[in-house]
Amino acid sequence: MTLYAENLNAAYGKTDVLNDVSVQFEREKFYALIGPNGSGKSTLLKVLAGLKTPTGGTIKGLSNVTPHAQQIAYLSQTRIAHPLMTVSDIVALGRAPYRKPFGNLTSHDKNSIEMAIEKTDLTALRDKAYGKLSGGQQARVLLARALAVDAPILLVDEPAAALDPYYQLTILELLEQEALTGKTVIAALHDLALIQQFSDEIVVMKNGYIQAKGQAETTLTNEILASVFHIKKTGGKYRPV
Ligand SMILES: Nc1ncnc2c1ncn2[C@@H]1O[C@H](COP(=O)(O)OP(=O)(O)OP(=O)(O)O)[C@@H](O)[C@H]1O
Repeated sequence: MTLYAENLNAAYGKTDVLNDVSVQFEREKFYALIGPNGSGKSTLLKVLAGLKTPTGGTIKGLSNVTPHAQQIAYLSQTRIAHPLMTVSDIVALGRAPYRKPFGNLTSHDKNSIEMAIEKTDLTALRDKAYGKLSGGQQARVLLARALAVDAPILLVDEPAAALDPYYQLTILELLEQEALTGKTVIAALHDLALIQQFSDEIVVMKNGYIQAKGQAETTLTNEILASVFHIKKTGGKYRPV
């Protein structure tokens, strides 16, 4: 599913944080959304997910007949869930957009839940209480909840934060795979090496604007790195400027 943002604006109180953001995200692609802290990545994801109302602009590409929550899955940067719920019960919450009030899980729901648990390597932890997991394990549970939605658009806010190197690679490989199956995957990320290794395209944000969009060769140039992040790459190493 191609998602179009046209002239999106958003604010917190009187402070504008998204400024005329126009950007297109295509299916079967894994987009890395990058930018300094506070540049508007999470806000853009929240607006695209329908969790924050824009002050202007439009989002196009979604179906009018399918519920919004079935079309877009969203992983928040804040990893909050009930500490007494088990891993599998939290992952099952991903099926909420499909369930009738007091309805039981269907075999399709159960299948999506199992797939999400398997993909995030949580089988051994499935009956554990969320509050008893490590930060990295909790991050995987909430990603599994988003995967269980089985939505054509997956928006994930710092999915690799708090993960050890093995799981960083596993999760980014998984997101890459989700895109290959036809999904539109947009992930706010910070690790430039991982971004170059896994993403199809990079969207660079600065002060609520889209500064650049394209492949690493055109978006991670020293000119853009210096103006957006105040860093540059010399001799194969990133350094502050
Ligand atoms: N709930 C809020 N209330 C008020 N201001 C907010 C709120 N959330 C974010 N902001 C402000 O909006 C701006 C954009 O924040 P946002 O979280 O979108 O940035 P980000 O690029 O995701 O940053 P980070 O890399 O630190 O996660 C920042 O200046 C931030 O202080």
